[in-house]
Amino acid sequence: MDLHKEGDTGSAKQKKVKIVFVIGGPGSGKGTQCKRIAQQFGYTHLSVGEILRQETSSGSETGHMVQKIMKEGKLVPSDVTVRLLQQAMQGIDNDKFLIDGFPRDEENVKAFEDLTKMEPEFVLYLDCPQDEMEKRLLSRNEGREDDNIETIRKRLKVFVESTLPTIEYYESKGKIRKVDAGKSIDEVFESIKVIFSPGKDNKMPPSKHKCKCLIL
Ligand SMILES: Nc1ncnc2c1ncn2[C@@H]1O[C@H](COP(=O)(O)OP(=O)(O)OP(=O)(O)O)[C@@H](O)[C@H]1O
Ligand SMILES: Nc1ccn([C@@H]2O[C@H](COP(=O)(O)O)[C@@H](O)[C@H]2O)c(=O)n1
Ligand SMILES: [Mg+2]
Repeated sequence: MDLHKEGDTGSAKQKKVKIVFVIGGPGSGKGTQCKRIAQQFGYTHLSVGEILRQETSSGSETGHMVQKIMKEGKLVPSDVTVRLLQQAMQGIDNDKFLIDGFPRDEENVKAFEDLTKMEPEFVLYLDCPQDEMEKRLLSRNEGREDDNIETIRKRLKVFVESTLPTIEYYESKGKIRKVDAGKSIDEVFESIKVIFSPGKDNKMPPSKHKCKCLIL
């Protein structure tokens, strides 16, 4: 995928596309914070869950398959997810992308790297206690088919078993920027602003974070 944007002159001068992944458990506030980051820092916000939900309404065979998987709180195969994400990115004239809810497992990481030959600038990790995430999702009221206690518990389990290892992977590359997402929306955004503010040395040493989540 060519995600390098050419300059106005059409010369060989190319602008590097900046990608930030945003991960965290279900209900950690990814969508809420991404909206604010996009608005304040000029990123295009792409929610991978939202892209997949749009596919479910297309009536396609893939859409039916995706709907069934999402209803069960499982992960959609990476080739499908990355293809849809790639299509969404190609249609946008911006060089800064905030990719919400991606990657969810090591297969997502590999598919993205293989297809795009790109890496995220950094990975924003919203770290939130499990009971708080559960409480938020149960009162979200957006009519999502997967916001019921049974599916929420399955999504939390997928987060612990499949997504946390990707955090360790990016930690080993010094790319994790972790914030305490258990605080109020405004407080969380204050911590995030420091990370995104230009000129700040926001590099953090690899954290010693170990997940305290219980395997459900
Ligand atoms: N810091 C916060 N404190 C209290 N409520 C919050 C906070 N952040 C988000 N919420 C609320 O919690 C719910 C879930 O937030 P949001 O949709 O942003 O989470 P998410 O990480 O995108 O979840 P999912 O993975 O299910 O898409 C929403 O109703 C939102 O308004
Ligand atoms: N990389 C991804 C992202 C999402 N999914 C599926 O979508 C569901 C909802 O995602 P949200 O980010 O909106 O919570 C999620 O539970 C998965 O079923 C996925 O497979 N891969
Ligand atoms: Mg979301």
